[in-house]
Amino acid sequence: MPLVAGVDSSTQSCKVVVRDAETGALVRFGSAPHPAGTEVHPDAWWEALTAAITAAGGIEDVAAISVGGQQHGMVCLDADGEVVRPALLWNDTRSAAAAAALIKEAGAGETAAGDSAAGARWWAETTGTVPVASITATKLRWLAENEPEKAARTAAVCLPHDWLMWRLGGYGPRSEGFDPGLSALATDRSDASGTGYFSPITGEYLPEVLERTLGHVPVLPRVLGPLEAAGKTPGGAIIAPGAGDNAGAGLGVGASVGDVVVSIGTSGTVFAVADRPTSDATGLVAGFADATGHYLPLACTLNASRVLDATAVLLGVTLPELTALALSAPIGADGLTLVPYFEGERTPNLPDATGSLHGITLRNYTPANLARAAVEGIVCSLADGLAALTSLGVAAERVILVGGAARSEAIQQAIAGIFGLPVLVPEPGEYVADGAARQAAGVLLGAFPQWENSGTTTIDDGGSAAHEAVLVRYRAATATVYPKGLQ
Ligand SMILES: Nc1ncnc2c1ncn2[C@@H]1O[C@H](COP(=O)(O)OP(=O)(O)O)[C@@H](O)[C@H]1O
Ligand SMILES: O=C(CO)[C@@H](O)[C@H](O)COP(=O)(O)O
Repeated sequence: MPLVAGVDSSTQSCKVVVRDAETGALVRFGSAPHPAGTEVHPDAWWEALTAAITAAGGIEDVAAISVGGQQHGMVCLDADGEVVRPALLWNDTRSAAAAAALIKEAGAGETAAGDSAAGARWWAETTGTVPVASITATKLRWLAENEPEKAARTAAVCLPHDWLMWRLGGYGPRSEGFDPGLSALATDRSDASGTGYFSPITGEYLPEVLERTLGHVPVLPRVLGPLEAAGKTPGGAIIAPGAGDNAGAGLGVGASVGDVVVSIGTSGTVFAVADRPTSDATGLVAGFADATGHYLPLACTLNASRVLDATAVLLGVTLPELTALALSAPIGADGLTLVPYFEGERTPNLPDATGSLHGITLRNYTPANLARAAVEGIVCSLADGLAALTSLGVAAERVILVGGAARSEAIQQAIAGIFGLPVLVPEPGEYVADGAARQAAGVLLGAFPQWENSGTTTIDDGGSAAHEAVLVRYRAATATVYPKGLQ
């Protein structure tokens, strides 16, 4: 019974599962927290990974390991393998102006200064995605404009999962005695597709985008095939190609065409496995790749589980108590509507937005209604993401719900009601880490193993007029505050 390890290095924490490669049975688990903030030194991820591996009983007996990681984070290395500056994460919005400029410039030719609509089409057709502040290329432009000496020192650019795999392979900064071999950096198609300088259709990097953003073409990680090994750990375990965390979750739940996966963690994501690439010039849907050779059209919000965390703190309750409060309020929270743009928003692209509460009366202003409005606000923002996906012809027959907040029955019921689709809730678990473990087993055994997800419950209430009214009121509230609507 060979063992494999799967890692989820996500925004808030690092989780490690050790599973039986053939049966998928969970053998051990460990986790460790990440620091808060949208700018994090990669060393903090390495410390959390080593702590999580220790908590999971080590990897000495593991035959293969794979890392799934938060997407888009900009990790810059110099020629000695030193981290040039703390990584800017996917939820750091300082490069919003750079994103807008890059879109406009790509439309040069329409007008001398560039045209945003033509530019958006170029990005959507060339990279699959119209850049917003989350996308790595915009962070490189921000670096070149604001820290030019650090941009010039940057010899290689990689993503969180790429950097962790490199460290697992025994590489690292020369100053700490490691081999800084930058040519050993590797990634996979799913994570490369979120950089803005890679085409998921051709599978090639786009050096012209790097010239236009960073000002030069650095060393980039080799893009591995779905079951191609990146190398070995010093202990001899095979290192699988890894994946972006959403593609990892897709693997972990065994999503196939017709399934929509909703993940509610720091980010809220709605995505589907598709056999064709998408190209959405409105920018609502990112045309990413998945970890199996297919595509992963995805809408991602900046405001998801942390809105629940903040509301729980405000109300002085635990998360399970927040769920109980939300469930005690009627559908629609007696008319209270929360627009959850607490950290600005990515989908729609409103980086400077703030949250707002609508429809307050003396009668409805209660803790229970506020808890329910927080849940419904998060779910409605994801319903807009689903609508954007289906408008591109993506099939949506059922929803598979994962992420930390999938534990909340209030979230589960609101998704079922507002989406009007059957919702499958696998038993609480770490599905990104599980997907990574499944990929590690695939590399070890030569094919993805079929592992069963046990304990899935299904909620199928067919939606309701009351839930439809919640979405109508939510859309009216967002239109009041942001009259330009979805941008
Ligand atoms: N019982 C619960 N009810 C609602 N939310 C929960 C519950 N348990 C955990 N969470 C949420 O899970 C989130 C972390 O989810 P996770 O998917 O691990 O995040 P990330 O992948 O962004 O690091 C926390 O912000 C917390 O709000
Ligand atoms: O930016 C995206 C997807 O485009 C996010 O989904 C990140 O990949 C972070 O995910 P979590 O750590 O919040 O799950």
